[in-house]
Amino acid sequence: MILEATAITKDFKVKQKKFRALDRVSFALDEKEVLGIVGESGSGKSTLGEIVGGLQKPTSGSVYYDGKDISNLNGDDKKLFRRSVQFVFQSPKETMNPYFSIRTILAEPLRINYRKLSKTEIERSISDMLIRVGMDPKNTLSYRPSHFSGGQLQRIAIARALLLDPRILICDECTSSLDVSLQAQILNLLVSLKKEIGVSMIFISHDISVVRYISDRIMVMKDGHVVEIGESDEIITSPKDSYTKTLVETAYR
Ligand SMILES: Nc1ncnc2c1ncn2[C@@H]1O[C@H](COP(=O)(O)OP(=O)(O)OP(=O)(O)O)[C@@H](O)[C@H]1O
Repeated sequence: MILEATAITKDFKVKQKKFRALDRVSFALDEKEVLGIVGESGSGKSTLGEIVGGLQKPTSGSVYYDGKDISNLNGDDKKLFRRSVQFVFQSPKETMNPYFSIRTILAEPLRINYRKLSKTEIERSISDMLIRVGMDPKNTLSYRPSHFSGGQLQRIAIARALLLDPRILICDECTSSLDVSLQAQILNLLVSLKKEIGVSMIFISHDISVVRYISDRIMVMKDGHVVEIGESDEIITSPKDSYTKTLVETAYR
């Protein structure tokens, strides 16, 4: 087990009132496993992803990375955790500085995290990674984000995340803004990278058919609760909860 979340609760204050976005959510992620998290908008998927990835703090509950509570990590352990868990979000453009070239955007995290790397080594790493995600470095590195389509930018965002050699990749609706054929291309890319690199993934989407395509197990969420969790095929072919049944029927009707 690489990551474990135990009884994660998250409260937000909305108009002076407490709103519970997550209510005692627990799950574990195995090494090299892809766990899909599915549920309708507002069910708490993104909040959960950000909490287990250390971007938000839970109101109560704990997240363990390699058996260590992430809220107690300091110094080098904290840095290593931050590097080991990378995110790919829905809108890659929003996570890239529009004035920077892709070369700078990709080199920056490497420079910060691996101070000893030379310019040449960085250039080689980012070029190799671009090739891996299906982009031609020569036609990519000198351009700014606005030069690229959504699908191309998502490939670049995946390259940026993988350059840091993460053990966990959290993909939050990372194919949702793409049309169906591009969505399939990015999913196929993630599937092949998963086999090649063996990274664990948390794959968040509102679309259970997309989640099924990539996930070993699926966790279904509703109103901040876990409704059901199990092997992907089992969740799809014999869902136990009525909400899961509705999700499956709607997706495969
Ligand atoms: N910073 C915040 N302040 C107040 N409420 C929030 C905040 N962040 C999230 N919420 C609320 O928590 C609930 C869960 O949000 P979250 O974004 O995690 O859901 P989601 O399942 O990822 O949905 P979506 O796919 O629409 O993002 C929602 O009702 C949302 O409005």
